[in-house]
Amino acid sequence: MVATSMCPVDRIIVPLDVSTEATALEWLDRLPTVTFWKVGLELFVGAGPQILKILKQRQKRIFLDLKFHDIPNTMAGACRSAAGYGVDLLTVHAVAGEIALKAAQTAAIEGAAAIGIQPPRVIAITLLTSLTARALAFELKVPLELTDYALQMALLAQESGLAGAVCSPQEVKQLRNSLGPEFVLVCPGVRPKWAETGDQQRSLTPAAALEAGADYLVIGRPITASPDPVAAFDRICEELG
Ligand SMILES: O=C(O)c1cc(=O)[nH]c(=O)n1[C@@H]1O[C@H](COP(=O)(O)O)[C@@H](O)[C@H]1O
Repeated sequence: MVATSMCPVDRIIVPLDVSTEATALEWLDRLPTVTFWKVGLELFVGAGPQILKILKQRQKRIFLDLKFHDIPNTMAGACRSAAGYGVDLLTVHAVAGEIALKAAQTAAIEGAAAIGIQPPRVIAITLLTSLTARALAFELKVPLELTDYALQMALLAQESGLAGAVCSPQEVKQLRNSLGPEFVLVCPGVRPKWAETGDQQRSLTPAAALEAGADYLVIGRPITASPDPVAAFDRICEELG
């Protein structure tokens, strides 16, 4: 778990959920106090890896959220390549299974070592925050309680040597209690009381998510869809004290 003395600003990760480099740069300029940015599939596919170089030049921390889910050999190759970008966090899906997760972790370390940089912390998606208990049971046909399922996926990640997991704020307390203080827990699906929930199904407020044991919060549309994104970001930081 990150030090609780860490400035709340540094615990908020803002996703650059846009498709062009130019729009991403506008966000970097509009929100200069954000220290940790997420590059996900939309921007990476739309603009390519150049955006990662720009973020590094601006001394921002990077969460590269490509959610790899494939056979072990392919996961390893993708993680080896991604580790070369010098990002801080990198996502894979826990459901890829133990062999693939171990291969991903090993390859990330090797990829970074080959060019003499720090490896990313590889973290596993447990259950997407857009899914409900009903979807887990009736669409994915998983016969476990949702929190138990998220915990099992996080335990699989931990046993496979990964640094952490992504979970909804509603599961984070139980995961923190079971996985210990060192395991990194990142929570998307966080919503201040004054923001729209959108497609997020298992939300808590930013303060409640940190209180429950999250290390980092991924907060997008409450900031980026606000009429005044700077004020929205500042308000969230203030609410976190
Ligand atoms: O890996 C993620 O970051 C992620 C995992 C998850 O389970 N749910 C989830 O919403 N995310 C990401 O977190 C961000 C949430 O954005 P907002 O819903 O706009 O706050 C998006 O970029 C999602 O891709």
